[in-house]
Amino acid sequence: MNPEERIIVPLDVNSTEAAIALVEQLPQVSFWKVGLELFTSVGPSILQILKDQGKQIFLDLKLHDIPNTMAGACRSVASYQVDLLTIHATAGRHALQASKEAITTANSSTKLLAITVLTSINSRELAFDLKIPLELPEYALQMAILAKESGIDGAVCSPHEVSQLRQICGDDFLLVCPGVRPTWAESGDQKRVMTPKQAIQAGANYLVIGRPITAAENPLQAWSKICDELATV
Ligand SMILES: O=c1ccn([C@@H]2O[C@H](COP(=O)(O)O)[C@@H](O)[C@H]2O)c(=O)[nH]1
Repeated sequence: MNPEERIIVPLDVNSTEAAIALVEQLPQVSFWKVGLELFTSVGPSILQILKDQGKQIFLDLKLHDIPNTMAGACRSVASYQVDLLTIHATAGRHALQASKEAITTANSSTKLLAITVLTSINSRELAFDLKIPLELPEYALQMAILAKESGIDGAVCSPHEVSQLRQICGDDFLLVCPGVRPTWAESGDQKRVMTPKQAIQAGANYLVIGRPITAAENPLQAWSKICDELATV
């Protein structure tokens, strides 16, 4: 895989027009993420638009509900034929298994990724606000193991945890990292960040990089700069 194919760019905008404008500004980007903002604004029509342009799609809906509801949502998403779909590992083993079964029964090639710990959460928040008694890296690992045992294809984690998850979950387990920031970019609300090069070296299959590219004065230049960095890995 070429280094640039490892970059997934989120379309964190609230209209089809704004999404298309970004796609047109970055013609070399082959993998786009549709998340909650865009999907709740314009619905599934954006997926067909991206598919018609031959783009790969990461549908980041972060589903989190009881098993029956998760299975129903996964059956609906199966018809969109997206490449990746997120669900929360904390929905629990039965919900993860029901989601996988729904995708498999629908003969869909969509791969499921489990969110381990959001990259906007730090150790302090995990312990004091969310009352999780494990250290953050251990908790992220346990969520990934639960996902793997439940038949899920991979996990979303921060670059901080990716090397341990790769080691324990193996090479076939997809690891996708948001929380990626080149040295020249602001972290914003991301708390557990590393550079693109560090994240790939640590074992990520894909990087989700948004604002450093999409909020840059020149998004194409920012994307190219990140590709140059990845070419040195
Ligand atoms: O733990 C997670 C899971 C998903 N995301 C999503 O990734 C992008 C990151 O965008 P940036 O602009 O690079 O911060 C965004 O769409 C999130 O919804 C995440 O950041 N962390």
